Amino acid sequence: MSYVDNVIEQVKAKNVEQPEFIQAVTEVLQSLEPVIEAHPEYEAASLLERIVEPERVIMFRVPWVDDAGKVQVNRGFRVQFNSAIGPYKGGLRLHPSVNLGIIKFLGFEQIFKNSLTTLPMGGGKGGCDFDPKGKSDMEVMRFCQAFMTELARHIGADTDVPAGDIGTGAREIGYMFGQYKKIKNVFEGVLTGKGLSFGGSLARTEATGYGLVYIVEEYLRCHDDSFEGKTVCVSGSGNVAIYATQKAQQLGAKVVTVSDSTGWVYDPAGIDVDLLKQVKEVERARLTEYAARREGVEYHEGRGVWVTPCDIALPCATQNEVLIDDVKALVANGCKILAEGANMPTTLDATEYLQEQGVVFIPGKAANAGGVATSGLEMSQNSERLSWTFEEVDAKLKGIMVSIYHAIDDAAKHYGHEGNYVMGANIAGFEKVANAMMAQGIV
Ligand SMILES: NC(=O)C1=CN([C@@H]2O[C@H](COP(=O)(O)OP(=O)(O)OC[C@H]3O[C@@H](n4cnc5c(N)ncnc54)[C@H](O)[C@@H]3O)[C@@H](O)[C@H]2O)C=CC1
Ligand SMILES: O=C(O)CCC(=O)C(=O)O
Repeated sequence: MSYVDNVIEQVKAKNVEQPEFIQAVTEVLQSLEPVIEAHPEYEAASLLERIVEPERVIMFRVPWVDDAGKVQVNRGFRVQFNSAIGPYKGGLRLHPSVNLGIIKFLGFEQIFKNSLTTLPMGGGKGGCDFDPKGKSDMEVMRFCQAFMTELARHIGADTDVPAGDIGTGAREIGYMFGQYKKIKNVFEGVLTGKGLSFGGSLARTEATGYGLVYIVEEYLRCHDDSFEGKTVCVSGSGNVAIYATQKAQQLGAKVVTVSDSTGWVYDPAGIDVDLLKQVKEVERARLTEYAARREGVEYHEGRGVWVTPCDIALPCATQNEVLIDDVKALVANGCKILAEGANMPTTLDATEYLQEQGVVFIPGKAANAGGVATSGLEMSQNSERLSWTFEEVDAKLKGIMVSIYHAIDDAAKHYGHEGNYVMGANIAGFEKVANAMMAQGIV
């Protein structure tokens, strides 16, 4: 058995109840085979055994009081996965499905994603099984304060800098920042995605979705093509989906679908981004509201976005939302590119099928890195106590996405797998972290 397969088996045995973590580790480690073969010193230093084990896992009780005066108890997590190249960095997910395995998969992916951005950020992720849906503003505030009361002792601007993810947007970050400041009596860039009046960066809200479109745009540009006239399917209707839709349409594409956890819409005229923002960002309502207010829109219950014919698919909702039957439908309908806005939205068998069929597949750790990259830019602005203009941040974001595309393309070519961006992203992300870990000794 190869060194890589041996480590994968160990991970499976030690983490039996964490299928998403096993899935993420399997995908990354399998694609590192050629690098591991070229560097026997990695095996001698048990580098892979170390990289799959978080440096620290924090799991904690989050008690808070709901509007009826009842005490609620949730389970909070912060996984500080790897600090070889910088302070832990990664979002906080608030969703009832959150468990240790999901946070570990996200934290593991974050290590390589953050490395790809070229900025000095280690990998971490956190969250809680709290469901913000249907909660009043005061309930959300009390929950965020309770969550931060414990988290505050583990994070800091030079230690670990959390941010948003599913269920954690500007409102939640604001409440958490307020509580951190109250407890620590220090005003510092301990979170990113902050409001603009207290250290947030312009363009952070748009960054993940815009970055996703910028990396696809660069692929298209290098192949004498563009977004102009393309039909795009997007899933999700949250932060990533909204701004991917906006940028793709600014570049001349038509985005015909978005979805949420209960259904999806087909809008043949192209998604009305202002209406989508009103429904999702302002009213926090269902997509049925979008469909009810616009002519010619079809609303469908359940999942089903991927049966819609498109040139480009951008899954932007959640993990394992693109299954084998979905990619068969996408390929049959002529889809040529799938780029992941969400983290690990495509299952392993669906990814393999797309690659076999010659569909360009850009994995999340490259394609959605624009969010954390812009968080890195927010940290830089906080450190120098300055704010850059929207144009400045957006230009830097675009430059980073272009450089990520070329890094993953070059790495895939270098190891003889041209066009395999899963391999390219994993290898390019891994190399810098591996070098740093080797240089820092057995820690
Ligand atoms: N916000 C960010 O900066 C970044 C987010 N991501 C990833 O992008 C994805 C979306 O995150 P955000 O847009 O920030 O979250 P969000 O909370 O703003 O939106 C999430 C969207 O996904 C949908 N969704 C959630 N669970 C679902 C399910 N089980 N089935 C169908 N739809 C579901 C929600 O209805 C919502 O439309 C996640 O995978 C997240 O980890 C990745 C990089 C950065
Ligand atoms: O901006 C950040 O630090 C978090 C981004 C994130 O959670 C992600 O890339 O999945």
